Amino acid sequence: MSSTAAPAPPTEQGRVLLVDDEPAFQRLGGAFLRNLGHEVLLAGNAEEALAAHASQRPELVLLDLAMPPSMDPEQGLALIARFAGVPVVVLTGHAEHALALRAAELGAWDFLAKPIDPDLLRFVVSRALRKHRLDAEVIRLRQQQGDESMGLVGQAPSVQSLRAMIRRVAPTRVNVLVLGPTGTGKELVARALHDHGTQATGPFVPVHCGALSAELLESELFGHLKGSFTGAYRDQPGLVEVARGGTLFLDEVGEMPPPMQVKLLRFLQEGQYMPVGGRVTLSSDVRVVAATHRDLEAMVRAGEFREDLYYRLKGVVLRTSALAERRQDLPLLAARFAQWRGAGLSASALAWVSAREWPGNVRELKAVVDAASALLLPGQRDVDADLLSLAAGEAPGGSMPSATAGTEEAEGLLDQALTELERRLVSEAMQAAGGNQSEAARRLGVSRVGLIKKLGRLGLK
Ligand SMILES: Nc1ncnc2c1ncn2[C@@H]1O[C@H](COP(=O)(O)OP(=O)(O)OP(=O)(O)O)[C@@H](O)[C@H]1O
Repeated sequence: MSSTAAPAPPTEQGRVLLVDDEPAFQRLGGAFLRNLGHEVLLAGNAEEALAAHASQRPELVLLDLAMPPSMDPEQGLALIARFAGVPVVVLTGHAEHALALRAAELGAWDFLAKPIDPDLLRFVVSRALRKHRLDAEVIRLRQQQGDESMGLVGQAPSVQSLRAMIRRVAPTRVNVLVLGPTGTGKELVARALHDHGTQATGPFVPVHCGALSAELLESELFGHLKGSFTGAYRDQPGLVEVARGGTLFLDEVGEMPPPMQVKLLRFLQEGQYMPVGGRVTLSSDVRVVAATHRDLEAMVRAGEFREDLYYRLKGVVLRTSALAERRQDLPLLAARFAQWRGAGLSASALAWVSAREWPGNVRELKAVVDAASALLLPGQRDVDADLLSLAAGEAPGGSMPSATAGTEEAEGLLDQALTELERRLVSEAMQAAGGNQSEAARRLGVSRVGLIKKLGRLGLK
């Protein structure tokens, strides 16, 4: 490799792990990268590479796919997932496009064909380092926003204490079981645990345990070797491997077929598993968060779910609640979903939302508000009750006359919804102002005396 004379653009510098078995390439590539100001770590095989990754935390991996002892690029491909949270640039032979594409499918950030063009190498390395830093910065900012909603909108006491629990549990490695009715945000809780945990730079990998047969689920979770069943044309790493260094989210774990429950238990106890068709036990380090809307304890009593697995999963139990138990959050949730779609909600819309039952919980509410927002005509900004009932598949004004016809009941509901909104806005302003009433009044655009009256009326004193 030789450097060209073109003026070098400024490069992002960082700690780069170069994984290649050719001493000449290690020497030349290493020297070239060092000259650009990077710190270079060298590894000649998979074992050395993983050790360097674990102990020296590189910010970028340059990985040659064919390495000893097997020189089989499949082994190199399987390595990609093991550098969780770090961009991997794959080094391939000249005409190995198919391999490069597979590497990209498996999470490689980019690829370079050998012999390597030094300008391209400089550019790709700099860009990958920048990406890594931006990712880390996004995560840091997300974690820093301590009183941010963590994606979980709601001010009901149950939601507030859920957020507090997530903050406490996220930095630990304890297994978490999320219980609650369907559509109440269990997956959001799992994501929040991931985003606020130590494994946030690793992947978040959801698996729906009820959607697959026991055999397919086993192959999906633990991977399989080429030829282990009809259609297994190549080795396929399992999701426990893909999630290495991150979070494996087992959704609807109550639906997991019994034969898989035993295998999952082993993995949870020992961190070890055997791919389908494999003879060697592998290990992977992931945080496991499981969720279900079913009554797992009752399932244990009925012999439908293994008791030992249940106790393994429920390191800490977090519960999400049905909307029926936190109706005060309805206006806030609806307003936020509309806002995310660039829309507003009219007073009649807030009353409509507050008056209705939501058996499908937040998922149903979000779907209706999203659909109504999409139905807005150009120039129309606010979603109203008629649009919502249309989006919900009801005759406009038909099923909810009380919410739209201006009866006493509707006015009562409207007042209730508006009071809820006012309470939220005032308490958010007080919080943002650190309890300083003058500052909170300024933020709300009211006088200090006005604010004090509101605090009294809303019971926020
Ligand atoms: N508190 C919340 N704030 C904002 N969005 C929410 C909230 N709760 C749920 N959602 C939204 O509702 C939808 C359903 O949430 P999610 O998939 O997390 O529910 P779930 O409890 O895992 O459902 P299921 O049991 O059916 O898998 C998603 O679009 C999610 O973003």
